Amino acid sequence: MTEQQPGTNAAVAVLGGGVMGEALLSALLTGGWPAHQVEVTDQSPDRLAALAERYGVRTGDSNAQAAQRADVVLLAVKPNVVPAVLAQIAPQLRGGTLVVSVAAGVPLATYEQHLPTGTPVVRVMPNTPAVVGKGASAIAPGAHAGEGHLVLTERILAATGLVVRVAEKDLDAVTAISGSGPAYAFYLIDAMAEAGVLLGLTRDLATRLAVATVEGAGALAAQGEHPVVLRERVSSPGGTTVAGVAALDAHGVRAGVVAAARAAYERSKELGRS
Ligand SMILES: NC(=O)C1=CN([C@@H]2O[C@H](COP(=O)(O)OP(=O)(O)OC[C@H]3O[C@@H](n4cnc5c(N)ncnc54)[C@H](OP(=O)(O)O)[C@@H]3O)[C@@H](O)[C@H]2O)C=CC1
Ligand SMILES: O=C(O)[C@@H]1CCC=N1
Repeated sequence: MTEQQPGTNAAVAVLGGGVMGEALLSALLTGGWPAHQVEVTDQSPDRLAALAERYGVRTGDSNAQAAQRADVVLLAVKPNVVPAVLAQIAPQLRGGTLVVSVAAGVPLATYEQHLPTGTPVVRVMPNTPAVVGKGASAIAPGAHAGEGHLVLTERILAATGLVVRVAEKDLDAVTAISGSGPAYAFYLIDAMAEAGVLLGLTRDLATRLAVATVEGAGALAAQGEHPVVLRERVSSPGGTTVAGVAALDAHGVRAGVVAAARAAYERSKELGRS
């Protein structure tokens, strides 16, 4: 399969049925991929049983066997497990099998060194809102991945949300912003809810208000207006919002967000070196 055309239903093996493996598996099925064309592996029998019951897909503990049957191998194991899994699957791949990996940091060169010469590889950096179709993923092609492989990867991710193409050099920054970013947003939601409780609201009400506010702000920002303009529209002169935003600045929250992204970026680079 050198240039698989969109519209064909390739056999997909998801190796690693954890948080991201399940998110991608779920999105595949939501997007209409036939369950009989999807297989998932994991090392935990309990995990495999749960995934089989939930999604009706074939499960197993042999990465090698799953890879041998697949047109697309989707790696969703932790970065430090990637080399061992590549060693298991390399001898099994049929010519032209597309290898897609979501592992943070691990460079395309690592896959291309471990896999048979000419293997098409695509790196993906997805995020967890993929499970509700509101994810953001960036994809980057390896040396042997052509337009057809990128299109096939986009089809696999179609139900996850936004998918953009980037050069590999940008993936560490993408990881720091959209890959890890949902955690920053959940951190903000939790902090807002906690503040509401501090100010006398029930936890349930404070949490519902915080979630709806962040969701609404995201939806509004998605219409394309600059975030600064949107913030100014909330900020009546001499009112509550400017007082609140001034306190965010005084507490270094903007600098904290930048520092968080930089730390995640550096960690992504570090994962690529280990
Ligand atoms: N979570 C996220 O938001 C994102 C994660 N990613 C990437 O996705 C990958 C997976 O992360 P995540 O889903 O969070 O991690 P998880 O630990 O939830 O999932 C990894 C799964 O792989 C299993 N596993 C371990 N070794 C093997 C093996 N040899 N063969 C098959 N399965 C194995 C693990 O089992 P066990 O638990 O028993 O070890 C676990 O179930 C990582 O590379 C990460 O960088 C990328 C973007 C976002
Ligand atoms: O925390 C991690 O390493 C993974 C990659 C991006 C989000 N989760």
